[in-house]
Amino acid sequence: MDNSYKIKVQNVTKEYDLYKSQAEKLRAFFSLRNSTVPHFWSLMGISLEVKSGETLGLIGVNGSGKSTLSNIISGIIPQTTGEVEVRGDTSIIAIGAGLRGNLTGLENIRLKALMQGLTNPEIDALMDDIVSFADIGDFLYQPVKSYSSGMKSRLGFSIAVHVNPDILIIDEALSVGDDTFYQKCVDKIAEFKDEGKTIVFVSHSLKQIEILCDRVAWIHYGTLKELGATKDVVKHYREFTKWFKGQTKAEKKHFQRQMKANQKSFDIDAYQQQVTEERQQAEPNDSNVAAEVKKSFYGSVISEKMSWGNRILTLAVGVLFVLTCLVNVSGHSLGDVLQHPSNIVHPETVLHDANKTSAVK
Ligand SMILES: Nc1ncnc2c1ncn2[C@@H]1O[C@H](COP(=O)(O)OP(=O)(O)OP(=O)(O)O)[C@@H](O)[C@H]1O
Repeated sequence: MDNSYKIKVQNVTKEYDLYKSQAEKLRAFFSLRNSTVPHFWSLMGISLEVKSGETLGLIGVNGSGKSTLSNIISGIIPQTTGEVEVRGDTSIIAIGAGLRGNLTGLENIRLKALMQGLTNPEIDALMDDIVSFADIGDFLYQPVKSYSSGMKSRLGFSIAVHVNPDILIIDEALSVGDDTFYQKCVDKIAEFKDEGKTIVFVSHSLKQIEILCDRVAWIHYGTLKELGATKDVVKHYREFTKWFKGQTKAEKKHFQRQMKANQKSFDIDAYQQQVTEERQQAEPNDSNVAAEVKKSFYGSVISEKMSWGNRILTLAVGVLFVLTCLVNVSGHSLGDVLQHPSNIVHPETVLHDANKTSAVK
């Protein structure tokens, strides 16, 4: 087994259906025809590895797919295609990630730590450290929904770094804290690095990226534009942002529209074909390449879309449920409801019929 990496992401894509309303989503679910709802590919085939003990930075303009990728790595959302291998426990720190708004800070600490596999005595032993690092005073006893984003970030950061994960995923959590807290976080991250832990660090602050990251991945409108040494990738990214800022307003809009249009028209089958052909060229003697690529695309993916079999089953269960409710409410037998459904709507007819029957008797 190759032990050099902690995280491996291969040919990962993420597709979203852009429904305009819940009703449209429901219509598409039961529609026999192919849905005409537009699709958007937030990620269009990302492959990268994060080595053990490495800090990898993720940079890119707003909406480029950094959070989507870090959420897929953390297991918060599933990928549409591709393989994700994570060796070890991950702890994600995003502003408020995984915090329950109706629970207090204290309750959230216990819940998140339990979810991370800690026992109650272990949590009791850690509680003072978590509380003192978060430093949010009496807000600890208030529901998290009343917190500012800075407070959520403090609490989330404190929990995540104290539950001792192998892999830490930090998504923009440092951008909202004040200077003192920011420095405390940077020191804690440095401590993690010294302990040889693996970190994925998402940030718009190139300064933070330069200080903390060994390598950087530049995510550009759903694609991996560049992966390499921090100073090289940051330099190229700065050149891009400088070029972009130099464009007129209309040119900027045109560029962004073009990029988004590419993400809407992305063809997953063509991408799979391209990966297959590349592999076939690299390994001409392997006759199994097409099947292997297919497996690597769809083998480890839990489909978010229901198969037709499941849809029919769901519909049948739904109909049965409604019938059962009607039987209960109307007082008729199931056989009667099935034979004379109108009896439920016009109960007097049944009453009338029943009276007639007893009169004859
Ligand atoms: N649930 C969703 N439904 C539809 N589109 C989504 C959804 N979540 C994210 N997206 C789209 O996917 C793209 C990538 O979003 P993501 O949040 O990963 O970008 P980002 O690089 O983290 O952005 P930022 O720097 O602003 O945080 C965006 O265009 C976003 O609008």
